[in-house]
Amino acid sequence: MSTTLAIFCKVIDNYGDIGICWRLARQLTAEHGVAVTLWVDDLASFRRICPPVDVAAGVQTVDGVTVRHWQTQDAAYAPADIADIVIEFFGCDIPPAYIEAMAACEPRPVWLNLEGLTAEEWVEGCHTLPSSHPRLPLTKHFYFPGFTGKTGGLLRETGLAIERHAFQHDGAARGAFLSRLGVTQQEQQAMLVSLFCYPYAPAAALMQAWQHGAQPVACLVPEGVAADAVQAFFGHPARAGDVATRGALTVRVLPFIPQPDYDRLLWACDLNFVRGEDSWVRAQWAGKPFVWHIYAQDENLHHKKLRAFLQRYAAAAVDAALGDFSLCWNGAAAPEQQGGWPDLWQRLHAALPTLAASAAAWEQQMLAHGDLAANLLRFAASLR
Ligand SMILES: Cc1cn([C@H]2C[C@H](O)[C@@H](COP(=O)(O)OP(=O)(O)O[C@H]3O[C@@H](C)[C@H](O)[C@@H](O)[C@H]3O)O2)c(=O)[nH]c1=O
Repeated sequence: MSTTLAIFCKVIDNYGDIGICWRLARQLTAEHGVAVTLWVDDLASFRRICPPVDVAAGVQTVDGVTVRHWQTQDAAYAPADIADIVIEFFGCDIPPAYIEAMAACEPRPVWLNLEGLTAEEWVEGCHTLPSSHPRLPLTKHFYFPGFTGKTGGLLRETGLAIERHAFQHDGAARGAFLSRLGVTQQEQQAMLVSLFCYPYAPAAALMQAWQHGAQPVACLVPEGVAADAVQAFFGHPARAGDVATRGALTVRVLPFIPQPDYDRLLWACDLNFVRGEDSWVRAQWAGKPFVWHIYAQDENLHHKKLRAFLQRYAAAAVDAALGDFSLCWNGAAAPEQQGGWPDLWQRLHAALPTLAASAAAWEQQMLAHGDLAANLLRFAASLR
């Protein structure tokens, strides 16, 4: 009988929470033969990254994963309902009766709290730490993704390198994919940039720099992203399919695309702007230069996290251009003190070939730590 595993996912906002849980669920099912149940409280957000999801279904099977709409904390559970491995994503509170039923199981399930990704050093000390339940005979372990061998590593499918390599070495496949998104031949031949960021990114200033720059840039932006900057560029609110050119810059608004297509978009572009957690990791697997817009936290805690990542990544990339650009993009440095956006862009643009080469080196370095799904299963097995 295959191992059973439950993932509890509460969508706090946006798409990263379900994006990560869905990716993990699919991989555990497809590559490890685990029988996964994904409990998720927001099917509408799920459907945006995975169109086959039926938002009205209490239970459904998608890509071999049992998806359950997690609607209440008050449902009843018996030990027979409990999975061998229970993952709560990001400390979401799983239903009290589920926890009681976990305690009644023999043997008791492995209970993991899967945490968010950060490059800070402290995660190495907290990764796999146990926490005893105050009342029940249960222990929960913290599990941290990360960038070193003392963490759980990063989510990455086994077949990803082959799939990406085939796509990136097949000009016709790239062309057909981009054409399907409406991207014209002319745009495909420009410097192709994907733009995914939070609303507070200085996207309008960057677009100005692109518009007045020497290099033709085609910027592909999902509908609703950088909405103010895109509206200012178009002169009206823009919808999927809208396209406009001013100076050297063409902006094309894309629909929100399914998760596997988003990967292909990252593979197809020359430079990717990504955000949050999941798209950030996917950009690291695209073999292309990228700029990360980090999710903002109180007291600028995110600037510390950004610097911790840049210290690892941009040090490997041996280029200050990415570091300076990233700090300004995230409001952690003043663009005026770096010569302004045209200068920041010129420097980043000049560094792109070096950054593309170091993206491959970084990927190899990360691969040495194994992948999060396999590492997590190995750790769970060591506890049973
Ligand atoms: C643009 C786009 C993204 N996606 C997917 C890729 C990712 O799985 C997902 C986006 O997730 P992220 O990149 O993580 O960014 P995000 O900002 O959407 O998500 C998260 O950021 C985390 C740091 C927070 O903890 C979360 O609460 C959440 O805000 O959406 C598509 O499937 N199609 C698309 O067209």
